Amino acid sequence: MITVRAPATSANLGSGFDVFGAALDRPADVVRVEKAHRTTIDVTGYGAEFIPEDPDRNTVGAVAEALDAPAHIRIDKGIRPSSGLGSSGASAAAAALALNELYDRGLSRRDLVPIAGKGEATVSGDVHLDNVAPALLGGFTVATDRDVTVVDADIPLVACLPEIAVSTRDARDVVPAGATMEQLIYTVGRAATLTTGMCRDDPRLVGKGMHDRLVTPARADLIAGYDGVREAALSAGATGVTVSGAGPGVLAACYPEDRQDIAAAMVDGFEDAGVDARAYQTEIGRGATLYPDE
Ligand SMILES: Nc1ncnc2c1ncn2[C@@H]1O[C@H](COP(=O)(O)OP(=O)(O)OP(=O)(O)O)[C@@H](O)[C@H]1O
Ligand SMILES: N[C@@H](CCO)C(=O)O
Repeated sequence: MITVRAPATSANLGSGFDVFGAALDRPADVVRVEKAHRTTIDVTGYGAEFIPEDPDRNTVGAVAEALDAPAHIRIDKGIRPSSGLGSSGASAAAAALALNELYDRGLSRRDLVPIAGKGEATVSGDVHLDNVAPALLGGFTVATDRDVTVVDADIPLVACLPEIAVSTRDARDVVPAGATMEQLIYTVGRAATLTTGMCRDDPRLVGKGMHDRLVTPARADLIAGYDGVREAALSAGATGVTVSGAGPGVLAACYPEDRQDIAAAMVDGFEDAGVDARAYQTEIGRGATLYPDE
């Protein structure tokens, strides 16, 4: 049996829609695989009741098919589905790494990124690699149509998850169809600032570069209490706040000494809007971990 732990991830980081992603130190999914004649899936853990076990509808099914690697796949969810924390992508990334090892396919982690992306496409409607790339490779990732660049950044983060669900498919429907030149210039400036901050391990630049006027405002409307939570996090010292992935998770960048206060302020902010929430005090972390022959 092969076991893989794949981390939660936060996609977009505001200014990098469908391109930027970051691996979070926690939470994570754990996937175990054993060879079988046909693929079967068992799901347990956080939000398991909302996840289909049919291989045609679970992200790991498409991965097993793409690798021609039928298996009994057990998924222990640590990442709630429809969270904006890369729940569906974490399972897909873990399955890709585990099945590659189980069947000795010899593919590199980079080779596995588009294969895990096929799993993501089954639930979100189209391929985007900004969750599966950091889940496999770790760090801060820039995924383009050509390749993936990785920066092993050291940035403290808070990911706050409210008890509401937003599906990626629905959140993609509210993304504006186009942008003005002024909006493009603004976005490029912020994205470049964020990337510079990641390369310098500078939470101030990262936070500044998270601001986005294009996709995030449309999605914020789907998250009850978002504006209050954002203000509360900034008042508690966050250097930047944005919607995590497609939401409803909210991500804050910060200095380590402010992380605890920011986590409490974000949970309180959701509570003020009548929404229960939990906060993960985390940081940019490593990619999926393989535990062979357990
Ligand atoms: N292995 C899986 N893990 C989690 N969700 C899955 C899985 N397989 C299928 N799904 C389905 O995918 C949907 C959740 O994926 P979605 O992309 O909406 O959320 P997310 O991965 O938490 O968010 P984001 O990609 O914005 O970070 C749910 O409908 C869920 O049932
Ligand atoms: N880039 C994707 C990530 C969510 O899976 C989106 O925001 O729709």
